Amino acid sequence: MTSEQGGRSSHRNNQQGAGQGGVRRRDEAGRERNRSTSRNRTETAPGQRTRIADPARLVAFEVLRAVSADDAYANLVLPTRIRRHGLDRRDAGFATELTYGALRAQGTYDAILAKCVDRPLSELDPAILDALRIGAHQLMAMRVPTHAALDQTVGLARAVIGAGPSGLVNAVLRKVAAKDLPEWLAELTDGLSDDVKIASIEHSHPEWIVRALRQALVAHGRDVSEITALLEADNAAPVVNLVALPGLGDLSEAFDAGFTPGELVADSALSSGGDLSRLDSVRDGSVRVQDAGSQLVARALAAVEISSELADGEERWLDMCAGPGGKAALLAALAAEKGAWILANEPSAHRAKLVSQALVAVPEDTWTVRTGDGRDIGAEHPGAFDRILVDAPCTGLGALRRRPESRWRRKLSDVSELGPLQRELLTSALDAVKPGGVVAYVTCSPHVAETVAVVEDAMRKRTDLELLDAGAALDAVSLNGNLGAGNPDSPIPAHQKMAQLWPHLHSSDAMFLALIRKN
Ligand SMILES: C[S@@+](CC[C@H](N)C(=O)[O-])C[C@H]1O[C@@H](n2cnc3c(N)ncnc32)[C@H](O)[C@@H]1O
Repeated sequence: MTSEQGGRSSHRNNQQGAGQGGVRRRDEAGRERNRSTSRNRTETAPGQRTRIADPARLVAFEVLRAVSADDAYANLVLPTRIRRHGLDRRDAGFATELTYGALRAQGTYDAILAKCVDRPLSELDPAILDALRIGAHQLMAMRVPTHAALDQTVGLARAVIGAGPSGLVNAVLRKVAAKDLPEWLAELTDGLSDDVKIASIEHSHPEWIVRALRQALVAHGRDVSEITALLEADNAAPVVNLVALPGLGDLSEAFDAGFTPGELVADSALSSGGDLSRLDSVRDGSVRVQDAGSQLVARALAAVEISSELADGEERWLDMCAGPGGKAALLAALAAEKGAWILANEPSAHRAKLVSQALVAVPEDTWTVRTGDGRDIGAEHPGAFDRILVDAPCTGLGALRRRPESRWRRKLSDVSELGPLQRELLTSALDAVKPGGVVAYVTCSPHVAETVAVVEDAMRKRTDLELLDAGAALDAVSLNGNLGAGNPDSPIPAHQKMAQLWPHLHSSDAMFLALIRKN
C-alpha cells in the first residue's frame, strides 16, 4: 500500500473509529481518552477488529520505516509525514511522542521483544519489527490503554503489512503486555553484574556509548554515578532553545507566544514546542533555534581575550566547519557588533548554501561564505585570523536527545575514523590563527577520543600554544557565572583548562570546549 492510500484510509478511520473502539479521541496532551491505569483485557482478539490504520500511528510507522530502511533522519521526515496525513495538533503530538519514544527506547524494546519472539529479531521482516516497536512503546511508556495499543497496532500492521503478519504482531504484543516496564527490566537484568550492560538495557543506549559517557564523566572530574542522570537526560524530549542574534533580534514576539527567558545564556528563550514558523522574527532569521550549549561556546570564543597587540585592528574571524550555520550566525552577529569580519567555511556545497541562509539577517559586509576544505586554510592563509572556531565533525554523542535514531546508527569505529580529520582541522586552524589569537576546538560529543585526546595531541606537537581556561570563559558569558563546566581540580593540568557541558546538568547538548592561544 502506498502512503497516499494509507493516508486516505486513515482519514476514514479517523471519522469512524470513535464508534468502533471508543479510543479515537485524544486529550490536550495527545493521549487517548478512556485510558485506564489497570490493564484492560478485551474479549475480541484485536486482530479481528480494527482493519485500518490510525493516522498518528501510521505516521510513526512510516517514520520508523524511513529511518531503518532509508537511513532517514526522524526529525526531518516526521514533519513532512504529519503534514501529508493532515494530523491535527493532538494527533501530531501523539505521533511525535510515539516516533521519538520508540526510536530512543529501541534497545530496551528489542530486548523485551526478543523474549517474546521465537526467532532472532534479525530474522523478522523489518516492517514487522518496526510495528512491534511502536506497539511496545505504547504498552510500556505511553498512557494508552492496553486494548487500544493492541487493537490499533494490530490494525496498523493488518492495513500496511498484511493479515498474516498482523497475527504475529498480535501474538507478540500480547506477550509484551503481560508485564509492565519495571517487571520486564527486572527480568532482563536479573543475574547481570556488569553496570554497563545493566545501564544499556535500562536506559536504551548501546553499551559502547554507555562506556564512553562514563569515561567522559570521569575525565571531566564528575562522579561515574552521574551516568544514570545523563542517560535519562538523553531520553527526555529536549526543549526548544531560541537565540536572538545580538544587535539584530528581539525575543518579545517569542515571549508573547509562550517562550520563557533562557536561564543559561543572554538573549535566549525556551519552550517545550510550538509552531516556530509563525514567528516573524524566526522567519526573518534574526531569532534562531539554537541549543544553549552552542550559544555558550560561540559567545565564549567571541569574548575571550586575545593578545593586546591584535586588539586594535579590525578582527578577522574564521568558522572553519560552518555548515549548517548555527554558530556562524551567532558569531557573525557578535562580529558585527565588534566591527569584526568572519569567513564561514564549509566543504559541502549544499551545507554552504544553508550557511548563507543562516546568515541572512546579518549585514552582508560582515561575512563571507567559502566552500572548501578547512584543512587547506592553514596553508593558504597562515597567521591570518584573530579568532577561529573549529566545530569539528564528530559522532554527535552529545546531542542524542535531539537525534533519537543516531545512537543506533553510530558505531564505535566512527570515533577512530573521525580522529585524523579532527586532528588535521585543528592543526590547520593553529596554522591559520595569528600569534596572539585564539582557536576554539568544539565538538557536540563528550567522547574523550574526540575531545581531550585531540587537543592534547595538538599541544604536544607545538611549543607555541597555551590552553586558556575554557570553564572560566564559559562562566564569563553565562547568566549565572558558575556553570561548573570546567575541571579545575583535575590531577592532569591540561584537563583543568578544558570544559564540558552536560545535558543532565545544563539542559544543553554535551558541548566540549578547549580554547588554545598561539603565542
Ligand atoms: C559539527 S558540524 C558544524 C556545525 C556548525 N558549526 C553549526 O553550528 O551549525 C561539522 C561540519 O564540518 C563539516 N566538515 C566536514 N569535513 C570538513 C572539512 N574537511 N573541512 C571543514 N569542514 C568540514 C561538515 O560538513 C559539517 O557541516
